[in-house]
Amino acid sequence: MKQENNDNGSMVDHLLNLQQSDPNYYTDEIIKGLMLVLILAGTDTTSVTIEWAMSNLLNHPEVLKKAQAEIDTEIGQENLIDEPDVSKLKYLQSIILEAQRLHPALPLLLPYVPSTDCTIGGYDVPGGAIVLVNAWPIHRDPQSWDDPTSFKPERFENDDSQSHKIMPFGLGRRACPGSGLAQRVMGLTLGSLIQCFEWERVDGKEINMTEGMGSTMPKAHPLEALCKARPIVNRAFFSN
Ligand code: HEM
Repeated sequence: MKQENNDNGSMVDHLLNLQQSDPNYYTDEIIKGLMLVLILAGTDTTSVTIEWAMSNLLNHPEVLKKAQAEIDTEIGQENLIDEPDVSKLKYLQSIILEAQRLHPALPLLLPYVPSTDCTIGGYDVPGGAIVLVNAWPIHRDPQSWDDPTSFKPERFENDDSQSHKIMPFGLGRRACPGSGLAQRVMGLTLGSLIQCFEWERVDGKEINMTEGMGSTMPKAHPLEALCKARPIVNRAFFSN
C-alpha cells in the first residue's frame, strides 16, 4: 500500500498512517480485513432497513405526509437536508425506529458463546454453547407493545424510553459498533428521499411486506415504487 503520509481524514488514511508508526500490527492484511468487515457488516444491514422503512411509508401515506411536513418545516425546499439536520427530525427518527422494530435487519443478532456455565432467564446454559437472541418476537411482544404488528412511528414520538425496548443493534459490549454511523446514514438517506421526491405505489397496490430468507432479513419482493422530483431537485442540481 501507499507509504507516504496520508491525511485526508478518511478511515483508510488513519489506518495507513498507523501502519507507518506500527507496521507489525497494522499490516496490509489487517487493514484490508477491517475495511472488508465494515463493508460487509454495514452495507446490506443499512440498505435493507431503508427499504423496509420506505415500504412501510408507501403503505402508510399519512405517515409519509407527516414526515414530509416535518422536513419542509425544519429544513424547507431551499436547502438539501444535511447530516446535522437529522437530529432535528424527531418524526423521521421515529419512523426508522419503528421500521427497525418490525423488521430488524439481523433478527437473530450474532451468535453468542458464553465462556463459562451460566444462567440466562432461569435456563442453565453450559459454557461453549451457542446462544441466539431472537429480537424479532421481542420487538412484537404484545406485553410490551400496543397493537404490536402495526406500523405506528408515533409510539416513539415524545417518549425516549420506548427506543430502549428494541435491540436492532444488539446490546452490551458486543453490540453493533456501527450503530451511530448507521443511524446517521439511514436518517440522511431516508430524509433525502422524502425531501426530494413525491412517492407513490405502482398501480396503487399495497406493498407486499412478506419477509424473505437471508442473513440480513430481506423483503421477499423487492420494493418497486413511483417517484416524481420535487422542486428542490431542480433548484439543487440543475439551476446555476
Ligand atoms: C441498520 C444498520 C445496522 C444494523 C441493523 C446492525 C446490526 C448489528 C447487530 C445486531 C450486530 C450484533 C450485535 C450483537 O450480537 O449484540 C452487529 C454487529 C456488528 N456490526 Fe452492525 N449493524 C448495522 C450497521 C453497521 C455498520 C454501518 C457497521 C460498520 C461500518 C457495522 C459493523 C458491525 C460490526 C463490526 C459488528 C460486530 C461487532 C462485534 O462482534 O463486536 N454495523 N450489527
